Amino acid sequence: MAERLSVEARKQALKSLPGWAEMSGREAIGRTFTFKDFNEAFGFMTRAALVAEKNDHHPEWRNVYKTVEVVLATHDAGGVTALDIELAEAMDAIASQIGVA
Ligand SMILES: C[C@H](O)[C@H](O)[C@H]1CNC2=NC(N)=NC(=O)C2=N1
Repeated sequence: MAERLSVEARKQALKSLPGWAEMSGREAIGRTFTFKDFNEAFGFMTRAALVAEKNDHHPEWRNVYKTVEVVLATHDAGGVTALDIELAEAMDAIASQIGVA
């Protein structure tokens, strides 16, 4: 089972995840992606969903038109683990391939 990251380890990981930040009020990280339109936003979600399924690690997300709000935490561990960092990195790679506004 993935281990919760320490505060320091979380801060260190976020240094290489520009756009992501600690959520206030809970141990989780979040980022809002804004795309050109709904089509690209949903394409992002489709591709990210495949990574989530492959890793058996799933995002908490909300899509409104061209924006996708993402919150990542490992529910089984009650906080942020390496699995969240890996999914954030994968999401950033997908978003940069699609192009973000
Ligand atoms: C049974 C299944 O493997 C677990 O529920 C997985 C599924 N996806 C998950 N996703 C996230 N974000 N946290 C989890 O603890 C988690 N657990």
